[in-house]
Amino acid sequence: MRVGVLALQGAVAEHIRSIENAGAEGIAVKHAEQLDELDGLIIPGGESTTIGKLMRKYDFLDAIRSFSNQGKPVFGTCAGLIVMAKEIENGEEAHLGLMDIKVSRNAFGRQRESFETDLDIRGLEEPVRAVFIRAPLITAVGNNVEVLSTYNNEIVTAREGHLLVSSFHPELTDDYSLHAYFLEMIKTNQAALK
Ligand SMILES: NC(=O)CC[C@H](N)C(=O)O
Repeated sequence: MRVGVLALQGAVAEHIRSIENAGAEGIAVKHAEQLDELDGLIIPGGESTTIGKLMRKYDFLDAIRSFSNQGKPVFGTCAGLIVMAKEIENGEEAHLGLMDIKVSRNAFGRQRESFETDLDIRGLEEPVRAVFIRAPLITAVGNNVEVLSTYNNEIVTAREGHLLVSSFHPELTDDYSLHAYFLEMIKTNQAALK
């Protein structure tokens, strides 16, 4: 199984390490043509405005939309979540607009700019160590979106079919369970496509 990590800006090497520890091949994706060789794609955290600009510049927008339209799994973490959302609060224009969620950027405020916690995630047996850094929140979800975890009653992990998002950074710890969950989504997807 080959999983790409969009390598325009942000936490790329850390995601590749987590994918490999979860048991698949991790590939840094710098050109849209590389998507053809992948079974799944991770869009990392970083700065969503920057990632959005670079996706436009390097022709990733339509390429990633078509990757997703083929039913191939996409996982966005933190800024990656923001660029996958159909709606961004404060009137910012959506980037990929893949997932039926509304997000609020930097939603934890200055006092809680970054923190760690253990989160229960639906579908995972053990709580996951979650690192939040200037994290976004999901403030509304469409009918087909399943909420997988909340923190203080706010949505921080969600799934819509082959799309997965987390507000936090699962790649900054030695806990690979959310990456393993994503690999399972890819396997299920491959079985369904056969
Ligand atoms: N850790 C992150 O990815 C932060 C996201 C960043 N605050 C943004 O709005 O894009």
